[in-house]
Amino acid sequence: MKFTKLHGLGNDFIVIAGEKELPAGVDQLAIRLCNRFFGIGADGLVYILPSEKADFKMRIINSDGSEAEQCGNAIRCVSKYVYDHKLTDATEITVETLGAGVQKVQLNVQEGKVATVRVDMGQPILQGLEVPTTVDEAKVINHPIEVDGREFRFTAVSMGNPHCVIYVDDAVNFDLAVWGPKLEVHPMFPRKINVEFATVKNRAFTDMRVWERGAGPTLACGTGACATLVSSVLNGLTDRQATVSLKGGDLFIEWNEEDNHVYMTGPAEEVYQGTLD
Ligand SMILES: N[C@@H](CCC[C@H](N)C(=O)O)C(=O)O
Repeated sequence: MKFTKLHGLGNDFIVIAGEKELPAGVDQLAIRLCNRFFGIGADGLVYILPSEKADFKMRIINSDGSEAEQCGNAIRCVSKYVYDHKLTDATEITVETLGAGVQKVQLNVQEGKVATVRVDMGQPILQGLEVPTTVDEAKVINHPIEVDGREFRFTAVSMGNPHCVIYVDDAVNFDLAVWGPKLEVHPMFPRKINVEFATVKNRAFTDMRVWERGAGPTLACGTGACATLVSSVLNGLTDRQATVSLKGGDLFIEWNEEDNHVYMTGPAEEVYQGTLD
């Protein structure tokens, strides 16, 4: 089996193309292959499959074997893969996702290879039960949540996958490993949650660190960056266009007022190709 390792700002994936559908036991395969000591090592296993609704279909399995509905960094990696490996010569493509529908992607090609990718990530879902959270409100903004006697306040946003954004004084040095896993499985989040800790530096720049559902602390999260921007607008903290700065680098995010869609722009890189017995 041939695979290619790609990453978006250090959020890394084992990408497999050429299959018609997900293989049986893909959850166990993801756990084995994503293991950084006994496998290839990655945050997720990504399949590029044929689609009846779009140019390509993407499925992403987290490193713990759970399937995610959507992944912003993976969709940029998939887009780079299909162009650089000549599965398409179009610079505008569509990619079907499990939980966020068909997404439109624009490829910025430099010297014959994709350098950056702009993705229409669709409309954010804000209704509390749909994110899902246990809070039955039209928008869940700055809502209290208690973990081990400490109170946080979160804003809930789904980009196809669920996120809670929490503002802290210093996201860069925040103790992610202590609070991230506890919030991920908090009973207020019936399908677990991706947790973003954010510090707004000014109206166009936010630091963010992420604890991902099913993958733990990753260097970047595309949907998490989108959720952070949406949350910051809802909380009146930033403008509708801002840079979200992650451990692995920066993403530029826009929440367009006219169509209510969120647009994400950032890089994708191929690291190597390999063969699995
Ligand atoms: N890293 C991703 C999100 C991957 C899925 C996530 N862990 C989940 O379970 O929802 C991104 O770049 O968006």
